[in-house]
Amino acid sequence: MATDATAALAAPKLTTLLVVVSDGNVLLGEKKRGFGAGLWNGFGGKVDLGIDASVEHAALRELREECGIDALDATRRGVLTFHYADAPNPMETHVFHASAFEGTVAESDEMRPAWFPEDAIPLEKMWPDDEHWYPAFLRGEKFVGTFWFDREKKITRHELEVVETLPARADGL
Ligand SMILES: Nc1nc2c([nH]c(=O)n2[C@H]2C[C@H](O)[C@@H](COP(=O)(O)OP(=O)(O)OP(=O)(O)O)O2)c(=O)[nH]1
Repeated sequence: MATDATAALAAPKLTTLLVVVSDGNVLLGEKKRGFGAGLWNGFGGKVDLGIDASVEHAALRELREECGIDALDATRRGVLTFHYADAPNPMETHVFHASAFEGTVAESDEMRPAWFPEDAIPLEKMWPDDEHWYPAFLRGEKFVGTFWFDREKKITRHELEVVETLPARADGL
């Protein structure tokens, strides 16, 4: 059985989240299945070290797979660590911003996309941490945060810091 000490050492699961903001509107998708089904979110998923040369590569791949477009100016803007009461490993999510893209936004098996005005994103139907970091994200800031969730996926504690420079990953991803 994992103790607190071994859980703290467990390697985080690497994931991405890419949010396109264009002309004052935010592109989100309603997740149709799996983890976070029913919630609106940016596009992303697990980094696949077999095919992704970098976290950014994974972010662009997931965006293309989930809503059919290619981001042209993706920049990493945040690193969020999520601790779930019922998961042994934390999740490390790299948040990207893009404003320019090629292609036509299309629904996929995983996501139903829609545009929302920046001041009217559906926070009540999004992950509960999102209300904490979206304001910094939309202001153009960089941020690092950690969120702890109970079994009902409610936040029990959080830390969020706006930073000048995001921490580099030791493995260069
Ligand atoms: N905004 C936000 N996004 C989150 C939170 N937690 C969380 O996993 N996500 C994002 C990160 C990823 O983009 C996505 C989870 O990845 P996923 O399970 O869909 O990964 P995947 O697409 O590779 O999954 P699959 O093909 O194996 O079903 O949800 C959160 O608290 N807030």
